[in-house]
Amino acid sequence: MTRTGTRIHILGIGSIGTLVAHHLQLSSPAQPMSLLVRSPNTFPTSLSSTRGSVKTTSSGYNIESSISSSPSLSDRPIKSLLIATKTTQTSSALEPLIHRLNENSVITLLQNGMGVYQELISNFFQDERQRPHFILGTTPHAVSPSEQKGQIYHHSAVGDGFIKWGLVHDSSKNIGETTLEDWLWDYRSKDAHISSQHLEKLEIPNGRDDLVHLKDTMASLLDMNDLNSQLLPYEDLNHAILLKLVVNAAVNPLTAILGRGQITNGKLKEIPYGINIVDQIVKESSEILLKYLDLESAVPMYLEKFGYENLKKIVYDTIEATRLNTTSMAVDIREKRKTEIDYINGYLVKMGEELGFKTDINRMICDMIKFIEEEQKLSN
Ligand SMILES: CC(C)(CO)C(=O)C(=O)O
Repeated sequence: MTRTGTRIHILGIGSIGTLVAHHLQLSSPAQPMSLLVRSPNTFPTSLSSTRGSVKTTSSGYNIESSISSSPSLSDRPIKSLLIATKTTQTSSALEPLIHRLNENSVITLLQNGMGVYQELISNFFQDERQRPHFILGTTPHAVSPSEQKGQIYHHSAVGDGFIKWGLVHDSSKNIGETTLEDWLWDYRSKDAHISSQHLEKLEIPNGRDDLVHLKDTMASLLDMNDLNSQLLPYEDLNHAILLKLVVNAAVNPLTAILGRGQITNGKLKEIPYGINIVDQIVKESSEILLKYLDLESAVPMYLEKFGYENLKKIVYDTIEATRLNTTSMAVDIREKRKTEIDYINGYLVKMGEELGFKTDINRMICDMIKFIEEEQKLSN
């Protein structure tokens, strides 16, 4: 489907970034897209993904430099930027591009963990008049890199997995009294399914070019049917991100600590000592989140969702579905890289502390991962 030409730039062409770039290009071939990479000269001009026994390839990307020291770094404004970097690298990766972003731009974040949005606001966009639109996303699609740059393995079976997106509320961007969420849903019930065709029919109010970029970006994101891409009201999206946070808090650091990158997720269930620790992390995380949601005055249905038994089921099901995977954090430890612990268990600790709540288990998990990180740094 042809859009009005809002070019989407993608920053962070790791496994998830490659998956999304590839599917955006396959589902919207006329969509202009740029991949922002450190070494444009050696980056392939096509991407491919192998799902089951089927390999698909996409091409037609502009390959641009993402680093400030490069003479080929363009100065043209970026209308839409999708960020799929590691949480730990987001601020430094974004810095050379900041002068190309403004209040008409759209930034889409698709990452594990939480806290990057707040970090970017505080580092770069404190003035809300110059703040871009922000879309946040979450996905359980399991992807791993192949030995070849630009090629990935997509482990989620066809039909499995989803990507959920939501628009961060920003009252300075309202259309008169109307919030952008109301505009996007066109006054329908918030349970209504929003398709790209629906978005394309929305009228852009005079003087609001920023909404052209927002609408185009969302329509392209929603066209990725193979990834089961959905737009949710922000409150629902926030709950989906919190559920994923608990999965990552319970699974990722344990596989990293207990296996140092050598065990797959399934081992946590096969060996009962593993699941005992999983349970303790889930229990404490559930208590923190229930307290948080109570303060946010969420409806009882959601409170049930974050109860210990339901969270345990979600975590166990994810371990089962990804039993042959190695978590991203275990791989980081194996490769002696900095992990995303501050944005996962560290985020839960911060949340708990702000609520005056006990966070001993998540804090101990953070300390263990940080111990390994330090020890690896010293022995390097
Ligand atoms: C779902 C899970 C735990 C799959 O490994 C993951 O998100 C990760 O590795 O970061």
